[in-house]
Amino acid sequence: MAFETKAIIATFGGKLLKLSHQSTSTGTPMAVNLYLPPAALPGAKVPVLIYLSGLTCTPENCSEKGFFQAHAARRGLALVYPDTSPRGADLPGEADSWDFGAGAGFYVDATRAPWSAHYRMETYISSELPAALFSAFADTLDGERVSITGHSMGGHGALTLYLKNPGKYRSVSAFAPIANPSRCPWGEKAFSGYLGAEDREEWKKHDATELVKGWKGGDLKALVDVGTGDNFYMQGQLLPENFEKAVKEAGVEGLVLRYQPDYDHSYYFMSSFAGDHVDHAAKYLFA
Ligand SMILES: N[C@@H](CCC(=O)N[C@@H](CS)C(=O)NCC(=O)O)C(=O)O
Repeated sequence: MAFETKAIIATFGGKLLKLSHQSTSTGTPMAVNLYLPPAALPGAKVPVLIYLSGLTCTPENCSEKGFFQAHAARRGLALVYPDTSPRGADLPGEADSWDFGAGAGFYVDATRAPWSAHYRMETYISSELPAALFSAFADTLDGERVSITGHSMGGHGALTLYLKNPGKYRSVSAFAPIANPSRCPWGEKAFSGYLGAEDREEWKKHDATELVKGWKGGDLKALVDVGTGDNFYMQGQLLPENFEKAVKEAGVEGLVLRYQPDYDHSYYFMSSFAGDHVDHAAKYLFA
């Protein structure tokens, strides 16, 4: 499906394109921002880093204050900033809470009505959106070289999509990810609503800490940062220790998990380490 270009903004020598398209996965229009670095000249394909945002976000939050564009321009890679849920599906209760429904799609395909009709963010992010972008920007984006990153709910999305699809992404990274959603209040609420409260075995298929136990993709190529001053970390919403323990027990190599002293959950944290995460992706995208 074709993209409508809502705006083109010059930034760090490249262009940020604010796009919209009709999604067959969600049955709604979807907004997405695409950053093309200065290296994206006609005929010169650049690799792609997908950034999945956290709860309440739209494509704008990270575009405006994540500082990823500065580093993507330096390294010559494109950035894709998708939305965090369908918008305008008009389901009952969709906008009632900030951690479920609109702005909180959790990057899963809902199996429970009414959400299952529209909340199909896993299919949208892992299949439909990249296919649409690589078709519309065939001369510019290299669909063979893709990495994924994300923040909080988007960190959960990045880790789980990476673990579910060995080989689809060259590397993964995450900022303050919800690393064991089956065992934290945010995840329990979202999975109960989208997947059903009774079948917790089903939840494990969408939980990075559970998925990594069955990982057969070799070296993990994963960078994770968590701030020690992050309220949501302190409240037990993120549980990176559980993920690290599962990685170790599974005998999986290649996780770099860093605790950054005093950093909180905000974009002050992401913007501080955006360069490290772009460099991490670039290491594998240009290998
Ligand atoms: N309810 C608060 C907390 C939610 C929150 O911290 N969301 C994170 C992602 S989990 C975020 O990126 N918020 C938007 C921002 O900081 O720009 C809010 O609406 O901001």
